[in-house]
Amino acid sequence: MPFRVTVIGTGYLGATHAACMAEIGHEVLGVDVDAERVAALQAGRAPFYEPGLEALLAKHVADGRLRFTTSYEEAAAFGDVHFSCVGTPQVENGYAADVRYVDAVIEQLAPHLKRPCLVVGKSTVPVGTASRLADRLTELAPVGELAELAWNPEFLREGFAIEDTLSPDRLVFGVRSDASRATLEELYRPVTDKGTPVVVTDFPTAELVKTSANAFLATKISFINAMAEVCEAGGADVGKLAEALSHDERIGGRFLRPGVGFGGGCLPKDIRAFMARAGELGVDQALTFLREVDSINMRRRTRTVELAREQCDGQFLGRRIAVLGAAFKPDSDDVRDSPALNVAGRIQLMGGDVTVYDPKAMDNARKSFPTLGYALSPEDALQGAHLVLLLTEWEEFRNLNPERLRDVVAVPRVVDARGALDPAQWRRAGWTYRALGRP
Ligand SMILES: NC(=O)c1ccc[n+]([C@@H]2O[C@H](COP(=O)([O-])OP(=O)(O)OC[C@H]3O[C@@H](n4cnc5c(N)ncnc54)[C@H](O)[C@@H]3O)[C@@H](O)[C@H]2O)c1
Ligand SMILES: O=c1ccn([C@@H]2O[C@H](COP(=O)(O)OP(=O)(O)O[C@H]3O[C@H](CO)[C@@H](O)[C@H](O)[C@H]3O)[C@@H](O)[C@H]2O)c(=O)[nH]1
Repeated sequence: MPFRVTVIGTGYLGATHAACMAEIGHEVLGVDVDAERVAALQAGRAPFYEPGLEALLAKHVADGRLRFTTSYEEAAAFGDVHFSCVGTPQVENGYAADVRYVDAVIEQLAPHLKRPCLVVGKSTVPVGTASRLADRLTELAPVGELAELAWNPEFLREGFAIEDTLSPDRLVFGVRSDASRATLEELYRPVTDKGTPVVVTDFPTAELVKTSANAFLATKISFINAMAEVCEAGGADVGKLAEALSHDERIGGRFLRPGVGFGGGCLPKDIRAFMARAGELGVDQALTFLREVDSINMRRRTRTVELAREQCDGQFLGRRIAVLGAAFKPDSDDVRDSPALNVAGRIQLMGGDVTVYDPKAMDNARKSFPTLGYALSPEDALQGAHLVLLLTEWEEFRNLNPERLRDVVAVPRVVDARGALDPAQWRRAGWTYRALGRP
């Protein structure tokens, strides 16, 4: 049975969720406080780059299953189920999550709720948030307890957001009643019919599944990057080491790619918020290892800058550096806490003449780092460069032709901070090739 669904907050998570809810048959109203974003979405345009998203948005705006608004009153009148997908960034002066936007959703929506409905939190929040929001919802909604809350964290990866939403590894339903559980089961039926497992649990466990999943993923990346540090000191090859580890099924090869480390709008801020919350709960010792995970990750950025400087004969002044990649990962235009831009910015501060190229993230990069140089193509960025630095492993960069590019640069030297290029191919073409953690 199709539901009338609202999706509040139409960023990376919400815009995808709204389009996918329409795709599985529901009638969807997306809600955002950003009127420009709402207008773009209503015209079928994605406000950011995500493979396949724009086509899905356009399809369901055109068939009338998907609309957008800035009005909470309209949302409350429309929805049987309201998904809350607003941001939970890191606070400005600390590690904790800023939950003001998830609070604002309840404050703005609840007073308009005049009929029974389910409000479903999807944002990543500190454990204990859902209970607090549930109390506030009952207090503010004219229908009182007939407006229920559930917590249904989201595990999508940018670049694979649609696939991850329509065919997730699992669904987690944090609920307080059989009725909420039944609503979520019915709503997600087209997804679970394809075999997706569902874990039904309480609010705090649902919240913690999300933060612990991201903590585990960050730990796995920092583990291999710690091995890269040791490999560098011991003359070993972290690429081969990771390959060999990955054949052990207990370890597995996913999230074991060494390089400049993790960034983005999720892993860095989520492990910090997790530590902050553990501190508030008096169990900070349980998560002190995440401090090390964070430090290893940040040290990779520093090591990349050092390796680049070594390759520039010890100084950046008077050197042109071509930076390939600005997004925090390929197939995304997201530059939030991007290792690529962090490294590029640091090299510029140390005197380097830096030119950046990214296939999709140029606009966002320019907004965050307006003083860096930007090029219109990889060849353009490489003109007269003393060093090429690969920081985001876009397919376009893997396919570059080192033979042809040799004549474009001033000195054929490349630092591959994602281990994405074929060293033999680049060396054969006359380049000095260096990668993190590899001889
Ligand atoms: N980005 C991801 O891949 C991803 C994946 C899983 C979970 N999450 C979690 O989902 C949440 C959202 O992340 P995001 O990356 O989509 O954030 P985002 O910053 O891209 O989007 C947030 C959106 O909410 C809107 N908004 C802010 N206040 C609002 C309000 N009061 N009412 C309506 N709209 C409002 C903003 O205008 C913006 O469009 C976070 O908790 C994040 O940790 C993100
Ligand atoms: O082996 C690896 C895998 C990833 N990364 C880096 O880690 C970061 C995060 O990558 P990824 O996790 O693929 O992207 P996100 O879109 O940030 O997704 C994470 O964060 C989301 C928001 O919480 C969760 O929903 C996802 O499950 C979780 O993977 C990026 O900078 C990657 O370059 C590595 O360095 N090595």
